Amino acid sequence: NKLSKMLDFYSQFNPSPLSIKQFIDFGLSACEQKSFLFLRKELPVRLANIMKEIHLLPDNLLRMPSVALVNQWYALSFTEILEFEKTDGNDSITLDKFCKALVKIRNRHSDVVQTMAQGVLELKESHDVDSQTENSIQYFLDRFYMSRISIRMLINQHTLLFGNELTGDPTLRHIGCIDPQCDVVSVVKDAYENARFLCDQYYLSSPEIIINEHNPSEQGLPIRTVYVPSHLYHMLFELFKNAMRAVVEHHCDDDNVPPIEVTIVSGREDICIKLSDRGGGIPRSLTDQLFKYMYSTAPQPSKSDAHTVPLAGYGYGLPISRLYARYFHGDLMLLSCDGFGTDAIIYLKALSNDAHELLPVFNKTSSRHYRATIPTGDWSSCQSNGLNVRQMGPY
Ligand SMILES: N#Cc1c[nH]c2ncccc12
Repeated sequence: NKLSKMLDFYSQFNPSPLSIKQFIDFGLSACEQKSFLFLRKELPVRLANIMKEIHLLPDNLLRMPSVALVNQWYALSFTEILEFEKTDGNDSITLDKFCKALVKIRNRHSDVVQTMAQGVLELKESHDVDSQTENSIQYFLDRFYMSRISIRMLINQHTLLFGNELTGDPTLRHIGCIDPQCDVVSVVKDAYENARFLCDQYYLSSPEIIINEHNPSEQGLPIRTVYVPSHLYHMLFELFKNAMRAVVEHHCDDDNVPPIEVTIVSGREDICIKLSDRGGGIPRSLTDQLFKYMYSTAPQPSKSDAHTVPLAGYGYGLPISRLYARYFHGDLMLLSCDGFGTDAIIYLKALSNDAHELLPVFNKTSSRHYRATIPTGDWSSCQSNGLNVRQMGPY
């Protein structure tokens, strides 16, 4: 039908990654029509690329009611943007209608993360999930949520720059949702204070914070970078919640708990934000699980016992925080010492023209990930064939 023809057409194009510098330069020149002409092509390209991938999902997931609902949202949003295909955006009526359409789409998709998690839960509760299916789901959701982060970034930039939304930036320094002089320590303090408030409410105790900055190129000056403060806040808030839960639960019978030490370093290529806690750490085997969507999907606590919602644990906070870090070619890693504590590190690109969007591309390579190909082991391990095979030898 017409929709699948349009999907085939637009999914042929690769999404065009923008660097933070391009977002800034574009925002400073701020021409609404140019933005309209770019988005009316780029948004359908990004939507079509990920929609084609949704259709490659294992059938038993695709049939889950929640996944079918998300699919309908994407199809509807895709067709709504295509209505602007023939207009050239040189009149304010069209531009205004485009902004309103973007806001409508953004609102329609506001619950996609929870709805997909519900779909994974429906699958877990109705089928046995083999490791191939779990790997396909992990691969898909990382790409699906990264695509969603990128589409919402484009929509937010256009509606903040040209829509009549209150920018909410008192200094008018922000370019859309980007702060060209984002003070890293101030975002760290915001995230800490809010996580601490929740921790105090739940545990009646919370760790102090010690912050050290190392800014070799600008001795003594606060470390600033061009970044999206809301993305940085999202990552830090998640890490502080998990660190505080670990510290308080590990020292449950101590009066005062050890502080969380935050080290911020501005290097030539990377800006690092390290949160070191003495929360007892986690074994290496479990660290990977924290980034697994299937593992972190558990029945949501019912609304009635909402006060017992754990500070961390359920939900996709960690895997999605890592996607925010990777979105502009940074990363987020957990390095734990089982029995002592955990270092959680956020890496950001120091230079804005190195910070390009990292976008999933739908092609033969990505499609191959969904075909059942259980990789044959090429490293010996004692579990592989049950026999007492020799561990990986020197030869
Ligand atoms: N994110 C994060 C964490 C930071 N510290 C932690 N300790 C135990 C388990 C998870 C974490």
